Amino acid sequence: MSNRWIQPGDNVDITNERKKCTFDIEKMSAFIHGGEDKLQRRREILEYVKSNKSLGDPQPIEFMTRNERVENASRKIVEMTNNTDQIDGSDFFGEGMYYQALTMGRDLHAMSLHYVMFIPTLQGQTDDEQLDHWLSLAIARAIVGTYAQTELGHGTNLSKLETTAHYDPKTEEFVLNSPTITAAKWWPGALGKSSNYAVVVAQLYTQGECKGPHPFIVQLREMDTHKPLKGITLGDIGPKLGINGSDNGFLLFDHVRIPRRHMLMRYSKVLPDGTYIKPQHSKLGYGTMVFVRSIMIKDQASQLGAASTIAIRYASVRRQGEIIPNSGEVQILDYQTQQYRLFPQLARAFAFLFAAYEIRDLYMKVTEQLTHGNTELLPEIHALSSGLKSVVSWDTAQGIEQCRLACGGHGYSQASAFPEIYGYAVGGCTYEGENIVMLQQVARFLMKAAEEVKKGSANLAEICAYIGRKGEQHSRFTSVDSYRDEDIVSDLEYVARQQVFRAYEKLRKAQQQANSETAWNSCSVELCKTSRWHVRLYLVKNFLAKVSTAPSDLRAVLHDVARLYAFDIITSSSGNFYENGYMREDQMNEIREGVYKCLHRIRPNAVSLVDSWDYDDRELKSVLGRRDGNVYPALLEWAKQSPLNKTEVLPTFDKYLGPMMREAKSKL
Ligand SMILES: CCCCCCCC/C=C\CCCCCCCC(=O)SCCNC(=O)CCNC(=O)[C@H](O)C(C)(C)COP(=O)(O)OP(=O)(O)OC[C@H]1O[C@@H](n2cnc3c(N)ncnc32)[C@H](O)[C@@H]1OP(=O)(O)O
Ligand SMILES: Cc1cc2nc3c(=O)[nH]c(=O)nc-3n(C[C@H](O)[C@H](O)[C@H](O)COP(=O)(O)OP(=O)(O)OC[C@H]3O[C@@H](n4cnc5c(N)ncnc54)[C@H](O)[C@@H]3O)c2cc1C
Repeated sequence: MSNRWIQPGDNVDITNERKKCTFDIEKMSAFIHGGEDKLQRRREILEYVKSNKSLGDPQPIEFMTRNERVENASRKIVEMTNNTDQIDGSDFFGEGMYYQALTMGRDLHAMSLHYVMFIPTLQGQTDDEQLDHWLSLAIARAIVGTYAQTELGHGTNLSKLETTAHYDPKTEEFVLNSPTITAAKWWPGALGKSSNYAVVVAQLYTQGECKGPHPFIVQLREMDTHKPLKGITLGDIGPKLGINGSDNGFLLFDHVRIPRRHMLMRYSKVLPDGTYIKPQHSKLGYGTMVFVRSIMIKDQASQLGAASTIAIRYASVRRQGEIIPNSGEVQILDYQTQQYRLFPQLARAFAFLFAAYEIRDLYMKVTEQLTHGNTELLPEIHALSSGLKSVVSWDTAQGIEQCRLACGGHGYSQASAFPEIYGYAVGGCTYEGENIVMLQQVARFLMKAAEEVKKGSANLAEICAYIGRKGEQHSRFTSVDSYRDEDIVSDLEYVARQQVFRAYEKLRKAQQQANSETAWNSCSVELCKTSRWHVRLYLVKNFLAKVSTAPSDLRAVLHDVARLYAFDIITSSSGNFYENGYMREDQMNEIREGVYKCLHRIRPNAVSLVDSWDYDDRELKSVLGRRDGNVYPALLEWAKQSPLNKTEVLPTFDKYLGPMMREAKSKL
């Protein structure tokens, strides 16, 4: 079979790995990316990005100062968006995200919030007239916007945001104000220096009543000079763990007046006389967050996929130690411990990517329904996107760290790209709703389902139908080879269901002794566990189902990966499966053996599996993960670019170390 990943001059070990591959990599890439046409488009976009030198970095960004990074990112995003005709703009999830990943890397930039939240908010929250006015300006890039919701004092608890928007019917204006320091908007991406507009979420007051947080479009800076408008104080919040090409910012209002029609009025309205018209569903104003939570799943999967690619390729070229004495040093990928560390991360990346496709489809369905005023699926997508966001971002962050550690010392160098990947991805545990908080949103949904079941209703959404099923009392399989997909699912369902009712009963008891919020808090650890099991079950079910739709010659290898994902979950929480004698020790031992079998079977295809994700070096930006495996000369080249190496002797030498040594020597 021809293999486009093999080229002359490549490292011998990585080439041998590729020669061992037992499946058609191109076919696998097409399956992973949603079809041959999608794969073809990726290649065309890559070709374009490589051919346009202005989309590149003059030096690795790791060697740049923060100011240089911000400037470099701004330059590239303008060039990138000057050339959006290179992509199908309607395919944000596929072409848009790929084009931006190739060009911008993992640093974010002056327009990330413009595309990820500002434009989607205009699309989702404006009425037709407002949409006509604002969307064309935003798409043409005549204005650059961000999404300013979080404040210094509150990010999670939106009901306590302090920025106010008081309606004044005399002038038909809203007055925006930050009454306290903690009301300062804090965190919005590209707010500090780049954006001149923002969607600002503020507490709406009209006719003397507070109507809760609502979105407003607000001009922040003068169009020509880019200076802050009167009454507006804003700036950058300083360096962060990651995304330092982005100027996350702060913003304070001092009685700033905006026209009534700057309130986004698709769902809620304020009439000229101040009459408030409430939305059909109270959480429709939160729609942009649901959108971002949905696209985040794919983004996180790509980060974990990239980390796995880097670590697995590197483990195939790194030789250290011997398994059999005097028979030569082995590739570190041959150590079972290394496989146990890395392959589950790759399996997770697959599971998350396949879930991302599902949530994308569900999001599109919900959006379509909303255009007809149907809010039926809103609770379901809220629960699923919140749950996936939490489990996926957590596992991704842990997975990236495992990959980094598995590369030994070189994993600690920024040449590996792990610090960038981790710094970027781990933000996802916090933004768009802190993970623990979002898990509790899922738990509310699950507790309602449990209540339905207790009341004898069979009317559950498909996603939580397992809660109402009776299920088996014992796991049935005898050997791991006869452990069928449906057995795996039903065993996970058992544990997820047990956990739902454990939390439900605990909550019910607590509610008899305390008010409902205190009771909830006293059960919240169990409630979060419930949500996690629900999401893991969803991920496993979805992964296995997806594999069954793969071309037949890919199924065996993908099935090993999917089983590894499931077995890893089961064996790392074995206690849950022993409860009530549901699973026996010999069965758990079989699954444990199943893990080792999967590792062994995946081993010869490991490099080809990560190649199938189709990351170009341009996207990975990692010396350790290079396609050609020629890591050592590349590391030396990378180090030579360090700004410290511009001169043989640093000027500071003559200031500090030089005099110290000279003085010490003179005294000897
Ligand atoms: C070309 C470029 C391409 C680029 C592509 C790259 C891709 C890159 C991807 C990514 C880069 C991203 C870069 C960073 C972006 C970061 C941005 C931000 O972070 S913006 C701030 C986010 N802030 C939060 O998320 C706050 C979290 N808090 C909340 O959402 C709420 O406060 C919450 C859910 C915790 C509670 O809501 P309540 O305060 O209104 O509480 P109550 O009034 O009690 O309502 C609860 C009821 O409402 C439902 N609910 C809540 N939210 C809902 C929703 N969204 N939809 C439906 N129902 C909802 C609940 O299920 C519950 O329902 P029941 O009572 O149980 O029936
Ligand atoms: C990289 C990055 C980019 C961001 N970009 C934007 C942006 O563009 N626009 C914007 O508006 N915001 C943005 N944010 C802000 C982000 O959305 C908030 O930080 C996030 O919603 C969490 O809110 P918080 O910071 O108030 O955390 P807190 O709510 O203060 O969380 C602190 C701790 O308290 C716990 N906690 C809080 N409430 C509860 C509860 N009810 N029950 C149990 N535990 C609880 C949390 O679990 C957590 O452990 C960004 C943040 C980051 C890190």
